[in-house]
Amino acid sequence: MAKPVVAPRTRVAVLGAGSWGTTFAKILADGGADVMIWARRPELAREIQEAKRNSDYLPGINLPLSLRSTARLELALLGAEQVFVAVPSQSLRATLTAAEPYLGSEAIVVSLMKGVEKGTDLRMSEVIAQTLPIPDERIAVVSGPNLALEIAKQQPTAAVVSSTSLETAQRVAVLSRAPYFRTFVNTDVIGTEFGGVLKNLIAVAIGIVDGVGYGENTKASIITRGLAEMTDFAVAHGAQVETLSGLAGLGDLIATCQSPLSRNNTAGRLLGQGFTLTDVVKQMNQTTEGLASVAPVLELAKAKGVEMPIVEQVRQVLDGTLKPRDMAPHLTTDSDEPQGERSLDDRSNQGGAAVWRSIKRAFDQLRDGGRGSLRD
Ligand SMILES: NC(=O)C1=CN([C@@H]2O[C@H](COP(=O)(O)OP(=O)(O)OC[C@H]3O[C@@H](n4cnc5c(N)ncnc54)[C@H](OP(=O)(O)O)[C@@H]3O)[C@@H](O)[C@H]2O)C=CC1
Ligand SMILES: O=C(CO)COP(=O)(O)O
Repeated sequence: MAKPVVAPRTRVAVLGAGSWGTTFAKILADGGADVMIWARRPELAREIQEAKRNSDYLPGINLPLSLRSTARLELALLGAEQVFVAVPSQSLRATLTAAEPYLGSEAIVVSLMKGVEKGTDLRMSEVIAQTLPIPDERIAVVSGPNLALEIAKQQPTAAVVSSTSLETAQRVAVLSRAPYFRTFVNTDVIGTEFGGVLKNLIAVAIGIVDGVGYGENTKASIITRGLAEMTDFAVAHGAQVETLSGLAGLGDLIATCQSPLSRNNTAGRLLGQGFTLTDVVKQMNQTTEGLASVAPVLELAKAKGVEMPIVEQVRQVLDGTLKPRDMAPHLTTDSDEPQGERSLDDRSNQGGAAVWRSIKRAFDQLRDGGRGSLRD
């Protein structure tokens, strides 16, 4: 009798064996992919390969038996159809430059990162496009309310996979699924990436007021005004407004602002308790993207004439020019006139107009028969 044909598992690589890279490798392996994770330190690669543990970043978590690890980039990338990258944003360019010679000619490259490159102000997908000889259609990003340790414990959550090519987003989304991890797709790469970058900055602000001892009113005001700030910024850069109210915007904002697991939130809390930025950086032994993103985000905001009073206050606290207890959601304004809260009637502001356009588009889509179920 002929043996049943077993479909070969898709080979994928994950570059970066910190908390998110390792957790994402687990998602991919639990979803059935053949995963090789690259750790830059051979001793960590050995621990993952042999003990199926990553005690530095995910203590107490058992990794899938099928997950393999190496400290050699060429082995990690050999035959990989999809390459997921989870290193600190400021080291992406160097990591990709080292990886390029071993990258398959048809490979899809996926950013799992939530930062902006200092100096160039580029998003991670833009750094990928600039560094590697691959078309935009083979670049994707993943973002959402995804605190690594919760997911490593298999607590259910969801994320968005975004690419300018819907087909690429779907290919990545299908592979990046596990019983506890649901993926949706969209083609709004700008909104999906900026959602992840900007919520980090609002989470630092929340941490600061938490550290000062302010309560829930202050935090709710900052979260709400922060979402308006995020939306204005992202829309001014070409994002779709609905992306910011989806998993990669509001969803991630809620998770990061509420959780003590968030490094950005934790760094803010230390600042609010009176530690200097230098002390905080010394204490944080994991990647805290928000601290590096403040300057590039404010530069990008200025270029588009977008006001970001909360992010500006975060910058001042980091610089030591604003006392944490003076950080507030009142949004300093030169005018003594009370400002209108953004609303659909306030068409003069970009967020309001964008919300209005989005609602109209939603009605148009309903009339046209709705959207695909995979869409965020
Ligand atoms: N943790 C989370 O919950 C989530 C994180 N993210 C994003 O994922 C990205 C990575 O974060 P995360 O995994 O948490 O960070 P971690 O600090 O946990 O891990 C960073 C990883 O990158 C490696 N690394 C550090 N510096 C360099 C360098 N210069 N060159 C190459 N590799 C380097 C580290 O290696 P070594 O151990 O040798 O130092 C480690 O493997 C960030 O952009 C973050 O915003 C997104 C969603 C969730
Ligand atoms: O992006 C995250 C959750 O979605 C992780 O947030 P932190 O980087 O603040 O830990």
